[in-house]
Amino acid sequence: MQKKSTLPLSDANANRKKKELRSKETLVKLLRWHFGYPDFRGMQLDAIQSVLSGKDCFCLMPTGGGKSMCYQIPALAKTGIVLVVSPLIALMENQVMALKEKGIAADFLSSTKTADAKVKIHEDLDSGKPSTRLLYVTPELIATPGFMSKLTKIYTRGLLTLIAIDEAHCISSWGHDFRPSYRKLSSLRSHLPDVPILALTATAAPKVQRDVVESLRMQNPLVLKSSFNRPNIYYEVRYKDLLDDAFADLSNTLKSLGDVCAIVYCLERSMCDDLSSNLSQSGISCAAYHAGLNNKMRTSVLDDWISSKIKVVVATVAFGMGIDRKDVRIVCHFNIPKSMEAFYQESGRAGRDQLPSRSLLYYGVDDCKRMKFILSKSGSKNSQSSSSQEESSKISLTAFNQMVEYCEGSGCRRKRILESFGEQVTASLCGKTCDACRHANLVARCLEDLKTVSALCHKNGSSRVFITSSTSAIDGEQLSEFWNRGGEASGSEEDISDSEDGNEVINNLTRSKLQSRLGVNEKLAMLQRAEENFYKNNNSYKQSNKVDKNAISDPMRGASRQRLQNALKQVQQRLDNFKIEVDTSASFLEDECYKKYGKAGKSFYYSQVASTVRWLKSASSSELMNRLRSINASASMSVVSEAKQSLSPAEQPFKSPPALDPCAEDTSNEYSGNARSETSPCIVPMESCSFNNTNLPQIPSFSEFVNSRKTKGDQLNDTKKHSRVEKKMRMQ
Ligand SMILES: Nc1ncnc2c1ncn2[C@@H]1O[C@H](COP(=O)(O)OP(=O)(O)OP(=O)(O)O)[C@@H](O)[C@H]1O
Ligand SMILES: [Mg+2]
Repeated sequence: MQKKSTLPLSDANANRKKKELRSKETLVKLLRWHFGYPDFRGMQLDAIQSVLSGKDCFCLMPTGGGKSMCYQIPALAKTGIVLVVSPLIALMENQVMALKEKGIAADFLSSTKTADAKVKIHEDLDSGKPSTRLLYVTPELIATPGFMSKLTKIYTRGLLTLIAIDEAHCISSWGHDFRPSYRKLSSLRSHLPDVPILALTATAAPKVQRDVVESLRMQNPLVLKSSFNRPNIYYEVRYKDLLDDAFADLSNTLKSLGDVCAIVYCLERSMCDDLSSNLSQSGISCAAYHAGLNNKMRTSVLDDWISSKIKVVVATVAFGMGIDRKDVRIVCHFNIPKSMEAFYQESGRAGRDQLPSRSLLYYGVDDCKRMKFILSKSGSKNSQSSSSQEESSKISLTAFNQMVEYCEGSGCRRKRILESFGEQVTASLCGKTCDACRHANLVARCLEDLKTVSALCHKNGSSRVFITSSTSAIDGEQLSEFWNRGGEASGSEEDISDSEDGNEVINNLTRSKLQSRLGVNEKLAMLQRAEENFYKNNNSYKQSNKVDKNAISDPMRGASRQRLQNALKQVQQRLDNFKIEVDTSASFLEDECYKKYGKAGKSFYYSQVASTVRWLKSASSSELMNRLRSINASASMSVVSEAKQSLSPAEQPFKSPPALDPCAEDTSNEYSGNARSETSPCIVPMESCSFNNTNLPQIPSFSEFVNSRKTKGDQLNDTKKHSRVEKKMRMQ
């Protein structure tokens, strides 16, 4: 690291100097000198000038908008120290490392620092002229009397230039990343009255904004709000229920993009592990990241990803705030996020370098039901029941419905995102940079198909949610059961190393004192930490639970049979003269799915059932005959086809259309009943598109098809083995 000298500033008289410090010219010079950027972005300059003039500032900028610069430049423009409060140690470490590389004297204080390193920092702070320009700290440290008295000393010596509260929405329980420890920051104003406060967030909810300003006791702050539009991100939704194999689709999409940096978000840890193993097996360099991994493992995954050793991280939302990799080209959500805010933050991790990037969400009807269930339960009545808990549940569900609308509604996706943040825009703003604008007819057809699927599920009552636990329960199994279908708080106790939050939430939980104001995020965080605590103390339970949560129960199988029966009834209607023993055939097909994927877990099993239902929608009578032919002759089943088939099964292979191509224009007339057009994609090469044989549902009559599936099955078994071994290793 080479230390860069501070850019020499004019030394005219004091007043002129103060003005000059804030002049655009001087500040741009600093930006260029230290960071090499030609000019400020958006409202950066306004925020910087505001705090340099001593005025509080609330700065709302989208993810990747450049909020950090708003306190980094003031640290360079004025002598003294800028104190930065940050919620995560990883976030502090990243920023400090990046600043040090630029020769800027920055440091952080946290429990991860050695005693020696801490002593050195304190010595510098106590010295007559501290060299530290930016000091990053956790909110917990601020709350300790020792550190507050140190800050007060620095302040009385006139050396505290600015207090920047990064990710300021963490202070509000209405926000999606509430941290109880942030509440303690309200004492800053009383101890350090004249130091300007800069609150930075990308969370747009007005309630959160008010909460932040009030909690920090900001005085008449300059409120800066930037547009939330991320023009370089292409938004797309794919419908799991209309895809033959969502896993294959994801894998193909990632492969088609080449060796790019990506994030895949999942709801559950087990799904992260399974998906990551699968993607690795298909040659994608990736790793799982979630709060179930220990600190060391998470750090190592993060480091590997930051340093490009691995390209794809398959993560829960624990892979969260402050991930500053600029060149993430695609963020995939394999499960629907719990709110538009969460989605915006997560998808916003793509394209922070402003280059074209993608957000791809896989939407499944069952995922949606599951999330609704979780959110309704998390605010449900318990022994401490109160109307505000019901209200909290309602708020969560309302927030989630925006997300459902994003997936199930028609019209521009970008417009929906922006409108959910209160920005009124015309669809032309999008410029065909979402699937709904670029492939309007195709998306409309998908939505029509989705309605049919949803209606079927509804009619059959085939909800796949089997959670009975309530959030008030402290029984490990129930917590875990809930947790494994719930969201995760961003980060864990270990991330917030010297945090008291962990203890606080666990105590709250065990005392069953869920405060009425707590939102679903906090409750989820409580559950996460309580679960982790439970795991720490009970490894054998963990193992048995791992088995349970992947098990496919009889009711699940019954629901699948019901779904298949319905699909078969539709086949009967579609193929006029086709007679089929619906119950037996449904049982046969369900059994096939179970045999094939039963041991791999619910996700794979469901995917196979969905795939079979899709296949039934377009299968010809001869194809059906072939598939069902192997039902034992003794079974009371008859398949009689009177329909004339112009092609033999071998001549009429099933087609699963290729991945939707964001570049291609709409070709709705080529739509063939599935989610994707068959136009030649420009991003997704043909060889990796999902009509490749390897992605097709199992149809035993086609020998080539059988062979390809067999290969795939073998691969899957290997993957499962691999995944199991990995999990076992982690548990040991
Ligand atoms: N004026 C600028 N010109 C070009 N790039 C910039 C400018 N300001 C900041 N950046 C870069 O933009 C990227 C995102 O900045 P930063 O991490 O501060 O965003 P953020 O708003 O804090 O996002 P998040 O909400 O995700 O934390 C960084 O790599 C930063 O160096
Ligand atoms: Mg930031």
